[in-house]
Amino acid sequence: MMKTPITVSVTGAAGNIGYALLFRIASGSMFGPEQPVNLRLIEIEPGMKALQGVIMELDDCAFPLLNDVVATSDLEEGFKGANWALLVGSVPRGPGMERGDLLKVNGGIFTGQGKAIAATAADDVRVLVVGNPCNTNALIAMNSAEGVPNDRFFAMTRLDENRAKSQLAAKGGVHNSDITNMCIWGNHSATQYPDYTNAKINGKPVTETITDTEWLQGEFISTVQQRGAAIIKARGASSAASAANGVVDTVRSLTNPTPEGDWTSIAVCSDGSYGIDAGLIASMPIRVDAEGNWDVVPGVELDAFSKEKLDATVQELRDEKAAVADLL
Ligand SMILES: NC(=O)c1ccc[n+]([C@@H]2O[C@H](COP(=O)([O-])OP(=O)(O)OC[C@H]3O[C@@H](n4cnc5c(N)ncnc54)[C@H](O)[C@@H]3O)[C@@H](O)[C@H]2O)c1
Ligand SMILES: O=C(O)C[C@H](O)C(=O)O
Repeated sequence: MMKTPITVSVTGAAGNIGYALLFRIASGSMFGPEQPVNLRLIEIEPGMKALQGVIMELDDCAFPLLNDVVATSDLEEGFKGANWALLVGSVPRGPGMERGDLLKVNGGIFTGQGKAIAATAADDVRVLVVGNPCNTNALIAMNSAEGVPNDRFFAMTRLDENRAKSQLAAKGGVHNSDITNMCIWGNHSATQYPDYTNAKINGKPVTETITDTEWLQGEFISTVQQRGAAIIKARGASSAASAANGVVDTVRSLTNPTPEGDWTSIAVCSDGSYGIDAGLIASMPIRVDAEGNWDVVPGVELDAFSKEKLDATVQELRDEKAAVADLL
């Protein structure tokens, strides 16, 4: 008998990330090869024509796992019965902008979406915010979604984690899959802290393979922090395929047990761990147990360098929160 389909709502479905993401959800990359999915695709009116084209292409793939597709501009219709709400729709930054510059443009989108999720999504809904600045947009959505527990809201820093692994692998002459325990702390922004001090290469401290501390504390961190801007400069548009891949990886990590001893980076609602103000949406090391419950990994040691970096990114999250106080 067919498994009950999982319902996934995706906002900004006709955008660049949407175009790279929907086909991976429908093909089984996100929930596995035996899990059917319903897609509820949300776009603003001007995006509806392009969305119809994307749906024609979804049809033309004849995906065995794709059970139903709905396209709508109505938020309550779009989030109806959603087990997962992937909030991608929003304006990307252009060259020379910081992601925080988008707060005024995008912040308001997330109040209405939070309310609609609370009104019509499934009881077990989980919400992953991708639209930038994603941490603070997630904060806005969470505060607008009355009745939905705070631990269901996430913002995406997995792309940063993957970028950091790729940089370390290249420098260390090892494969990406040899890198574990890579944590991105704080904000998905230029202040994020990719923590090389706790990351491992083949189970040993990174510093045993990469002895160039100046590179680790300098170029490595700034390359990861600035990678989004570098892609915008090179491509003329913000990352889309790698961002969609980050969404797939994040949902897979939240729905499968974390390999023993490892962790993944996800921005979650802080409970005060590591001195991060409770209630901020901040990235930290997360693990998921066999029942699908997530936790902040306790006891990760932060040296003076790491603490200073963490303080800076948390301060930026406080500032962003203050800037959207009227939406909270
Ligand atoms: N967290 C991350 O790692 C990460 C990575 C890459 C991009 N992003 C962000 O993701 C967002 C989307 O990027 P993109 O490249 O797909 O942009 P895009 O401009 O190609 O697509 C955005 C889509 O969202 C739609 N949209 C706008 N407002 C909407 C609303 N209120 N409801 C529903 N849909 C709406 C637009 O019509 C458009 O189709 C941007 O904010 C970008 O900065 C985040
Ligand atoms: O950098 C951007 O604005 C897009 C995205 O957040 C990224 O990290 O690639």
